[in-house]
Amino acid sequence: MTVMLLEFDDLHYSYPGGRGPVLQGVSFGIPEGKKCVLLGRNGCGKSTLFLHGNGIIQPQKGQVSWRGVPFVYKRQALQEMTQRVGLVFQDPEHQLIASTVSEDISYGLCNRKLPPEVIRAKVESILNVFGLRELADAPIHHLSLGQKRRLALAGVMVLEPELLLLDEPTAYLDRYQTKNLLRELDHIHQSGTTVLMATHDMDIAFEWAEWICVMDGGQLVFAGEPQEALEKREMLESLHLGLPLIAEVWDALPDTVKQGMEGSIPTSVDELKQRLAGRLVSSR
Ligand SMILES: Nc1ncnc2c1ncn2[C@@H]1O[C@H](COP(=O)(O)OP(=O)(O)OP(=O)(O)O)[C@@H](O)[C@H]1O
Repeated sequence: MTVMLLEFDDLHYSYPGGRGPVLQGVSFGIPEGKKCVLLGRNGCGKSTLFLHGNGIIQPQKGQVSWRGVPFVYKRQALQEMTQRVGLVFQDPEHQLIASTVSEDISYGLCNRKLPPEVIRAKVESILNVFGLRELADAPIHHLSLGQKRRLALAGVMVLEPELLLLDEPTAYLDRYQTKNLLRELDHIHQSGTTVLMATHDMDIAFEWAEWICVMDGGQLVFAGEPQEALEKREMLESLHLGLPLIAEVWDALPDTVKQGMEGSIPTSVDELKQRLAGRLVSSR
């Protein structure tokens, strides 16, 4: 049975002084152990939802639950939630607060009042995991955007959250850095952390995700497997999300090639390659 780690139930939220409701009854659960992606056009409320995910924002109506237990908006309980749910902001400048790389990583651990030797060991280990060893003493303002993103992620992962919420982590990264980041996210996932990433990059979404959620107008409009999402291409197009390149490549293949390849549209290049290879073998 699928366990939902974090559940949003009929959330409503308007920013004070804002231009109207942002979340308008959004409900969905994040399945434990899955690599999840949240899609939705600009301004549909993804970041606002994430801020509800560890209690930074309290909904004006509706409920957020962790493993079936509703959030309690009191200091101690919220501190526990920020430990369980790691949130990496879209802009690393909003996240990095100390003056050097090591200090920034140790910040959350110091807040937990862990013994200094434990903090030192955890910082050392995470510096190595995220390839930041060489930059340990570097001032944060000397880092590139990609390095800042990596540091923001390291600062959250050192706290060992059970769920990681990432707000457009690949925006402005080059292809090489994007690949590295996705590899890091795979390692994080393999080590037992559930991940939900908001992205506008449909190729990354369909290559990487095992579970896709789509928001529009402050509500959830779809949740399901990538294959199922691709079958709803009218919905993706009507929301101006577009299609991943793999779907367009599939469309462009002649029917004579598609015939004999079992199943519907592949969601990744690797899957397409395997199917093509299978077809070649069976046609010999
Ligand atoms: N602090 C704020 N005060 C007032 N309005 C805000 C605030 N933050 C966001 N909004 C508004 O709330 C709406 C939803 O914003 P949000 O950042 O949650 O959307 P998003 O789906 O993450 O967008 P994007 O894909 O562009 O990052 C937008 O109309 C935005 O202008």
